[in-house]
Amino acid sequence: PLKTTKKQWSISDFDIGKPLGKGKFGRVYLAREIQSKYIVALKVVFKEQIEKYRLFHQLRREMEIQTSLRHPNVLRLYGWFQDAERIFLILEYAHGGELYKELRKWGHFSERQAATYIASLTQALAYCHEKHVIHRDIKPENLLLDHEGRLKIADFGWSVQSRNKRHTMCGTLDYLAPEMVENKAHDYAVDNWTLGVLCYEFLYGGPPFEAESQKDTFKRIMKVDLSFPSSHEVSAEAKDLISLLLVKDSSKRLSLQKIMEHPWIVKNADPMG
Ligand SMILES: COc1ccc(C(=O)Nc2ccccc2)cc1NC(=O)CCSc1ncnc(N)c1Br
Repeated sequence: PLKTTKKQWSISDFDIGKPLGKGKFGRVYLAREIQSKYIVALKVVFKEQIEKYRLFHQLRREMEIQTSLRHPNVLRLYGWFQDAERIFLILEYAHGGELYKELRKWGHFSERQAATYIASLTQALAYCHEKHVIHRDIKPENLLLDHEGRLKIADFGWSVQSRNKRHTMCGTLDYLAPEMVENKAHDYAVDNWTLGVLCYEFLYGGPPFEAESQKDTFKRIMKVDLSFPSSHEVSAEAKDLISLLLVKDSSKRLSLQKIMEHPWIVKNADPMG
């Protein structure tokens, strides 16, 4: 991949291509590094955008953390550079695009495909947690696919280095754990809850606590109002795993290690991710 030990990058090192999407705080473009012809995704973040949110120090710390993250299911941040008004993130380009577009296309995933994605996510999160990074905003929009259809966690727009508990609200409610919705202190276990939400969404096509209004979604999350529509043929093991993750008491959620050992994952996940 991109030689990241290079001197200071600048925008003149890249040919900018089509827009790939709008991440948080900025636009993302397909780009090619001119010397190596290497294809990357270039994210442009406007400084006045993050100054407003006083995120500059967080962004710098993020960059240190993320340039050190190396995992097959975590989108690489090769490096970054800035000019007077913008910060540029040099990201791995995920050729398969956004996972949620696949989900919308198929309606829902097969149990093998869903289990493979959940296993990849679990391994990526275990790796991030080991590096004291909680993503906290894992939803289908932040999951990308590489050219082989392998899952990549991206857009760490809100990830934080967790040394202590955090109190920041972020993202749509659908994916938030009760302790986050209640704006209580939370820790790594929020990601375990989110894995349960995603597993449900991969198999049923929509998140478990969807409701007409945010208020109703809030109520359903707080009550853990979980039901499995009989309209979908979903195995008992899959429902068992989801029920072990969507647990209100964060200390009682299935650990990442136990997820990897769950019968539904062992039986259905493709070990090659
Ligand atoms: C490691 O990935 C990131 C790491 C950090 C940040 C970030 O914004 N940090 C940040 C920005 C401002 C303030 C504080 C943190 C963002 C990403 N990633 C992204 O934004 C994903 C861009 S979309 C895309 N990317 C590749 N291939 C595709 N096909 C697509 Br579509």
